Amino acid sequence: MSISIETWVFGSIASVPIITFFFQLIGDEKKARFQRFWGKIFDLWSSRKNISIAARGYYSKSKFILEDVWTKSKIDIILVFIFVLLGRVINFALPVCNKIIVDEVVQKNFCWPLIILVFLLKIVDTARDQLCWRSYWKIEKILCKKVEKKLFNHSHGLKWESDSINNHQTVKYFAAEKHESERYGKYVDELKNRDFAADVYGLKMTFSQRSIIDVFTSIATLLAAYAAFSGNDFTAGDFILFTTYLVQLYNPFYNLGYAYREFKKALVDMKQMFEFLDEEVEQDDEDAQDLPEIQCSITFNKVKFGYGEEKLILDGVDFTINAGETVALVGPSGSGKSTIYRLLLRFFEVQEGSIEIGGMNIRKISRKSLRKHFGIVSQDIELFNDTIEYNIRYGDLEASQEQVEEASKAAAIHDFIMSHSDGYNTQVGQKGIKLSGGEKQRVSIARAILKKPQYILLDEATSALDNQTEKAIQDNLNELCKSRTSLIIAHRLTTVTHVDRIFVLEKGKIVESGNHKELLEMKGVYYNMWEQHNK
Ligand SMILES: Nc1ncnc2c1ncn2[C@@H]1O[C@H](COP(=O)(O)OP(=O)(O)OP(=O)(O)O)[C@@H](O)[C@H]1O
Repeated sequence: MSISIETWVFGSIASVPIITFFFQLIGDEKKARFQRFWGKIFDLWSSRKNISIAARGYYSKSKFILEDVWTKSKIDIILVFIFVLLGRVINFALPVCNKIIVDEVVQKNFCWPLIILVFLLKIVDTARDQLCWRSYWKIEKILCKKVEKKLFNHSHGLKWESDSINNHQTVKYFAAEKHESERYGKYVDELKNRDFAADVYGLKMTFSQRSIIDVFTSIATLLAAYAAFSGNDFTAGDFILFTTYLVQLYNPFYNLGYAYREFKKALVDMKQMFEFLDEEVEQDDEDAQDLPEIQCSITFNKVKFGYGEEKLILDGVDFTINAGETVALVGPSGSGKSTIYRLLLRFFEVQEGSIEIGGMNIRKISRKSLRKHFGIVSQDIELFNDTIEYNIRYGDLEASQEQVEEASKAAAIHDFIMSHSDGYNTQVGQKGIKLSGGEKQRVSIARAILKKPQYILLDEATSALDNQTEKAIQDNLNELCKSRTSLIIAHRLTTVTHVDRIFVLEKGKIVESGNHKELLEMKGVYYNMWEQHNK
């Protein structure tokens, strides 16, 4: 019986879908037993629907990224396809050349041009491979940059509650390193166990797939060898051609288990990425406007607000700060003073009532323009792990060196900076850990001064300073507030006796207002606070 080379090649190609189809026909029970035995080799097939639904969902979500990547790297994408195609052509041609060389050599013919052709094909293939990776990495760079930027920007748009807390200092204060290490150890164990189980499962699957492939390629090789041996048209060159194609054909199947695992892992990563991207971000109304560049009044109209459902923190807060006026807000701890500035900057939205700037509801003002016009010095100061200069310059990235130094002098931090050998290039450490509380506060005051905002919010701005330093910068702070609409949140009543008006917040309401003298004369809540303060 004479079997042509084409029959062998096409027979081998056809065997893969035929075998797959055959196992789909056998009964469920047998299939289940087979699956257990061969490490769920059909997992890919049976979960194809879920995978394709997930993949389609992720495709539609990431379409905007893919479209952008296509626009920016069209040429490289086309080049990758061309290079891959060229690779396939060379892969097809090389075994044919080898077959001819073997047949010619067997016949004692010196076929040097063909050998040189094989050499040239290999050189072209190597160059093709290099260029293909080059284009691929260019696409990958654009894709990763786009995704990473998207995630980074998204994390900045997240609402206030997604904040992360860095507790490493607390762990040290309570000498709880051992406890934390054990807790972390348990978590790592759990993770590693899961990883191990997944790896074992993957190994089983790869083993089953490779075993099947090895059996089929061995049988096919055996039959081809027999065909050559039995003296029909099957030459030594045909045999080499057939076995090379067989290896090339089965190679992708050989790595199917690995590819499948990687694909599933990529789907899990994508799921996590899209869950993160689905988290609610701050969104302005479509008709949101920019805050006008002129000084305006700030009005709270019967504002009600609570962080949760159960408790109202602000229960109908009503006040107006006139344009250019400096007002202080005082009240017991936890009465909601900082909440007022968080609402004013739209980190949270009021539940009832409204906040207006110059008669415009702040819901209709874009958050970016709103925050741009406020200079804030708060009790929780966040500094970047960079130089002092970078942290001050953050108030105005375009500011000149002189302007940075002027702002530092006004915040009484210039001399301290110059006492370091690195001067303005001194590193502040993680979250400004190398600076004292008071120094951090002065850096943030310099930053606010440099910003030259229309409105000022000071939330316990000098709480971490000693009396002497506080006096040194108090005049500058007063100067900063003087020409601007300003709200000062204060614990120490002595720091706000000079302001135009003081509002007293208690139990969610403004219970008293007036200047320092007027409030003392009322002999009410403020008077009692003042008495308490001066004891
Ligand atoms: N993000 C939040 N989620 C839930 N409750 C919060 C949140 N922030 C503050 N609170 C609660 O709201 C109330 C008011 O807090 P706020 O920080 O406005 O008070 P405060 O008057 O500025 O206090 P202090 O003078 O101590 O700084 C407190 O009872 C506080 O526990």
